[in-house]
Amino acid sequence: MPNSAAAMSKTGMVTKIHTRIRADPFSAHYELVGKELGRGKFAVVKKCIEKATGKQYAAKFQRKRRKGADCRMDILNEIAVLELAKANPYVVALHEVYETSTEIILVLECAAGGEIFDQCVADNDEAFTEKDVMRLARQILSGVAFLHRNNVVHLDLKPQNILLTSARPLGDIRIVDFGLSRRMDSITEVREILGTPEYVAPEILNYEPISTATDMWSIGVLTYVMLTGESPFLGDDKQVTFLNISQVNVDYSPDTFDGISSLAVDFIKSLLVKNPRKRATAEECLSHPWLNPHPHPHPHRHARSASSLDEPETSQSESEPDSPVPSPDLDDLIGSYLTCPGQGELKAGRDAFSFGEPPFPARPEIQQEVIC
Ligand SMILES: Nc1ncnc2c1ncn2[C@@H]1O[C@H](COP(=O)(O)OP(=O)(O)OP(=O)(O)O)[C@@H](O)[C@H]1O
Repeated sequence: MPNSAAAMSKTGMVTKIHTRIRADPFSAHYELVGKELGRGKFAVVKKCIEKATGKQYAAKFQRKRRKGADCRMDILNEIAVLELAKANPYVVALHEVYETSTEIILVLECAAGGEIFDQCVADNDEAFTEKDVMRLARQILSGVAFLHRNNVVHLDLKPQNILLTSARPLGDIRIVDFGLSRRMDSITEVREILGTPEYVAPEILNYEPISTATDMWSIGVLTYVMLTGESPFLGDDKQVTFLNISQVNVDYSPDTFDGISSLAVDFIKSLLVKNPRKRATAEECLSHPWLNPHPHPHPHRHARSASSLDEPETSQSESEPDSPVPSPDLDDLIGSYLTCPGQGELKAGRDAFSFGEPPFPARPEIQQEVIC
């Protein structure tokens, strides 16, 4: 089976992969065990045991045809990003890949603790403490900073895509679902941008260029949800949700943030900033006083706090002189258009979105919803 289509697609996807795609039967090497670990729109994820080693993995079965379109390249893009991120411990590890006539199966490290979503909506005694969130946020930021240094944006960061190695005791995080990820150094335009309504950044709604800052908005929403159990922008319907996002209508009241430190609120405020240029970067977040009780001695690496957001911006080279790969400047970034794969392009603007129903019922404050 061919596995090295060395092409950059028109959408900024990378489809050159190094992993051998196996054509022999998956079932000859793995036994499926237990119930499903989860499912998305086009994938089902099941626990399995590798027969040769007895080791446990998560097998993600992905349909190649979706809504009548061949989506093999999208899956190769996901594999390419997983390969690129394999050096980072907070990105789920890819073990093997199998292909059948209808599916591609990714054999992934199994994150047995499930989605952080479950603990975001849990009752008080099982919910995260602020200390838990600080540790998990550092790990998420470390993984995302790695992606951003390599000019990759995830574009679908949400509590359902941040998994735990174990739930009790609380383990470490693993970032999953790179199906929407894109390379930002592509010379071509990104034409398929999707996301989940509650977590999408204002620039996506405004049909403006996406960037690494787009992920940072989602991390702001994610942190808010992890600390409060509430989704900051969720309205009664999607129009209200979008209005809340575009007006950055966020409740920072002491009631909502009861018992949570003001540094945590300042951290979120540094991310839920409409102008992507003024949003904190992943590296800046890692230096924020909330996560960094012993401030970084480097004079150029001060955290951006919400209270400094109106100050003039320093350039990337001034603020992060020793960053291995500088993040791209927004002006250099790829223009983006909102489309649904396999359905052609949609017109710009909020009305262009079409959302399905949440795949399963959730607590009213937090819903899962998938675009297209
Ligand atoms: N490595 C893993 N270990 C354990 N569970 C996993 C793993 N990968 C995925 N899951 C579970 O399966 C769910 C669906 O996986 P994933 O998000 O990768 O699928 P998807 O079809 O790409 O999703 P979407 O439709 O949101 O794009 C996850 O939310 C998670 O609950």
